[in-house]
Amino acid sequence: MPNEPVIILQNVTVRYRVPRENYHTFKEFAIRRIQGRVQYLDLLALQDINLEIHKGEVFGLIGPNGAGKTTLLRLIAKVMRPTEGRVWVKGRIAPLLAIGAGFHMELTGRENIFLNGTLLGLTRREIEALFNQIVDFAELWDFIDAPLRTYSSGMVARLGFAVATARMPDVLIVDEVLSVGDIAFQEKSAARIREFREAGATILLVSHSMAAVKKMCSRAAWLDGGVLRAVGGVSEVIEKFEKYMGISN
Ligand SMILES: Nc1ncnc2c1ncn2[C@@H]1O[C@H](COP(=O)(O)OP(=O)(O)OP(=O)(O)O)[C@@H](O)[C@H]1O
Repeated sequence: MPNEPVIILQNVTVRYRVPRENYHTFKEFAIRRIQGRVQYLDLLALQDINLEIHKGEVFGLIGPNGAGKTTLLRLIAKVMRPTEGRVWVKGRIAPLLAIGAGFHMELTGRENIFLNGTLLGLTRREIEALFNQIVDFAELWDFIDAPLRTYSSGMVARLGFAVATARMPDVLIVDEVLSVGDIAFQEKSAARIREFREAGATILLVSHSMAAVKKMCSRAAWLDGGVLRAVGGVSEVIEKFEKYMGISN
């Protein structure tokens, strides 16, 4: 079915409650809390968002720091729930959120593959079957029995990408991961994303690189201060964003 929706956000609002004052210790905060003297500030990270993403799309999410992009991805990855509204996602999701999330720095690469694979919903047997191709893809055979704290951030990113994409998900969420590895790895991961796309997966890409978004995405959304400013064809959305930001090419 063309344009079959796989992600639907309906009137989604996320409100974070942040203490108005800065407490130096948890004890100080707890005492104030018991006394009922903590004052909160409501921060609207997302405001009444309506968005539909279709099967097979590579969809880009753009916007300045603090725009609400990560919050939107967290909702779609089901890591958190909206304060108001509904989020509906069809199929298996592989989130590549914040490099290294779900990894344990004291454990080896090998142990982390099993830990991360389990978090992604794979069984031990499935991970064993995929193990060699994960390490091949990450190109980390020399380090696989070393603790992760000895890896560079690019190596951790490579391992994260290789585990999360070892089996094709229905929805792949990619948060800036492509800009972390070196050029060769960026090209390799972009090729894997293209393979998934050709096989019908839906990909959600967050990036500050307009070149990457233009190259990979068909449609995009521009978020700013928790508000959806534009949704549509990638060139048109980037043009509006750059014009607004005063960026000329
Ligand atoms: N756990 C939290 N508690 C309180 N406020 C938060 C929390 N997470 C995010 N925020 C706030 O919500 C707003 C949106 O943040 P978010 O991380 O979604 O932005 P972003 O577009 O991903 O930014 P960046 O490009 O810097 O990664 C920001 O103002 C941020 O300070």
